[in-house]
Amino acid sequence: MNKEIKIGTRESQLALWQANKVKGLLDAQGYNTTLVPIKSEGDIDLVTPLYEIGVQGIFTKSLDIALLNGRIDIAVHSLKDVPTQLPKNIIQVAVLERGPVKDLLVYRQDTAFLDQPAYIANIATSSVRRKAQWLRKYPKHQLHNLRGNVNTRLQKLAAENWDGAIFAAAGLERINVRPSTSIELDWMLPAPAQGAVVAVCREDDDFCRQACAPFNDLATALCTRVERDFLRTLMGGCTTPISAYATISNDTIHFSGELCSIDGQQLFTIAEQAPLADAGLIGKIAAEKILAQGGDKIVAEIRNAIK
Ligand SMILES: NCc1[nH]cc(CCC(=O)O)c1CC(=O)O
Repeated sequence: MNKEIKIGTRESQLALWQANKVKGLLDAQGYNTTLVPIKSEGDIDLVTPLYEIGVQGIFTKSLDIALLNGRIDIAVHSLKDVPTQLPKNIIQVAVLERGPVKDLLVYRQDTAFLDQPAYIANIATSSVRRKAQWLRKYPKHQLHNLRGNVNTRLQKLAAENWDGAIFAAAGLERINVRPSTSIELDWMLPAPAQGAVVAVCREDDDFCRQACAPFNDLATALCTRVERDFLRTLMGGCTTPISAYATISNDTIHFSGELCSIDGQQLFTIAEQAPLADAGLIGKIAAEKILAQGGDKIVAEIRNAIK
């Protein structure tokens, strides 16, 4: 038990919270752990929207490299930031029990503008998914880019004259910075795997695989796998207007998925359910149905737009 496990993490407050959560779970089993904060390229350029940077896995790349060259033994990520295809020799070892899943609108004054069709609100988000979903519901609104970690985004929102900005509830609530001026966007289907934290390690590292196995939450692992199968089958990217959410009740998996054009004009939705025993395929099946119904044309448009 004395061998040290080095846990790599990005340096943002949210990333540190998530890595400390994994550290606590390992420490509780008697393992000897240390946190190793590592700069991520996704955190260095805070201006360019991610879809323009065009690199897959910009938040995970530096940690992948540190893992493969042995500087760290485990990397902790928000699962929604992890490309659907992991690098060779890196495997997912544990998904923690899911936290809050939904997106929130943090607003400046109040939300009355949401009910005033003629008002052209200014809303900030750099996520292509959130932009597309927002424009679908509020086609007249003006969208603005807002990059950075949760804390810097909140600061920018306070400094600008926007009506609101969109955040993942998980990001704000975990580090206790959710403002009272916020509402849950119950109509907005979240990103695949939103609200889930994952630990990855080297495939041949039996010590870490054994250490992490006890805190792999089977329900979260299954639901996020289905959501990511849907994403992978449609697109394979991480900055796309694709939403997916799966839940389990009464031994049944319930899946909802969406593919939206970037301008919000076209939307494909799908809902599937299956007995848990057959859950393995439903993300892929749902995606194939959307592609067959004409979603393939939107996928081609998106690929061109974000290249
Ligand atoms: N894209 C950045 C990112 N990656 C994970 C989270 C929050 C945690 C989560 O959604 O699981 C956030 C912030 C956000 O989307 O507002």
